Amino acid sequence: MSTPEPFGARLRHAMDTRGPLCVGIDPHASLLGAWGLGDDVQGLETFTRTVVEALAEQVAVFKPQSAFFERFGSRGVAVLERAVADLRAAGGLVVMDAKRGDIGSTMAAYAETYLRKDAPLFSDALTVSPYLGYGSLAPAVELARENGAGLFVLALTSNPEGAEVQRAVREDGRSVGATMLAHLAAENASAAPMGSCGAVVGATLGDLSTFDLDINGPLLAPGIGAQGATPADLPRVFGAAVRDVVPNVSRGVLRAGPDAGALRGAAARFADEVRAAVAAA
Ligand SMILES: O=c1ccn([C@@H]2O[C@H](COP(=O)(O)O)[C@@H](O)[C@H]2O)c(=O)[nH]1
Repeated sequence: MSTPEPFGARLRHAMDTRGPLCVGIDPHASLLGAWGLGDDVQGLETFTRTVVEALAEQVAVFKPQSAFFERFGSRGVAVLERAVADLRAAGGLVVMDAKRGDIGSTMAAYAETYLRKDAPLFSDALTVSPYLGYGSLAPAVELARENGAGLFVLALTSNPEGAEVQRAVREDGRSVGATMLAHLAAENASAAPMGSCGAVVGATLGDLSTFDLDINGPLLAPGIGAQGATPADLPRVFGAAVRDVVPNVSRGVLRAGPDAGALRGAAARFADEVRAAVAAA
């Protein structure tokens, strides 16, 4: 059996060839309404198919937000399964935003759900929460590695409430968020062109120069668009690590729909702005 190409290498290639953007697929009820769709499974299906058909061949990375599919039960999850398969078939990388985290034995089942090669929801990467202890993520780290998939571990999230946990200072003087970044740097040591264990670090957080963001892995950066950050903020927030940033925009792109050309235009404009900001850094 051949060894699968690691997620970190596939991600670097996708961003080099398709551009530096992750588009989030977040079918909010308000967006379904704005697109003239019902807040029901049919509306969810049409919304998702429109985004996939418009962007699957243009954008490097997609981040479906599982919650917006799960709220419709098994029929919503079926829409998600189909979207994942279609996006991947068109060459897009899928980061499943499900933020899973539990004790190790249960984490192993979450890992099976998203990171086992033949699972219906197999994704190129999964967002995970380390707040039951970084070590509890071990089954996911292991299965991701085995199948050429990646993880994005919540380190410094884009929401203001995250600080009370992530900036809390441990007995060794290091913050919890910095500790997660250090775990990821160890995980990715010696990987080339970069490791497959990424961090979620919000683009909304201002200057992060007190954190060591050099984890030799990708930094998934939500917060651009609806949450107020802009591509121009990226160099100030991420410093030298800006080249490893995967900026996510969800509502900022999706609000341009349902017209496919307008969706493509919005994604292309964000990608151009990110490129310009990174080049100037
Ligand atoms: O720290 C985090 C982690 C995840 N998210 C998710 O990203 C998108 C952001 O959507 P926008 O519409 O671009 O604001 C959404 O799915 C969040 O759950 C985040 O925002 N911050």
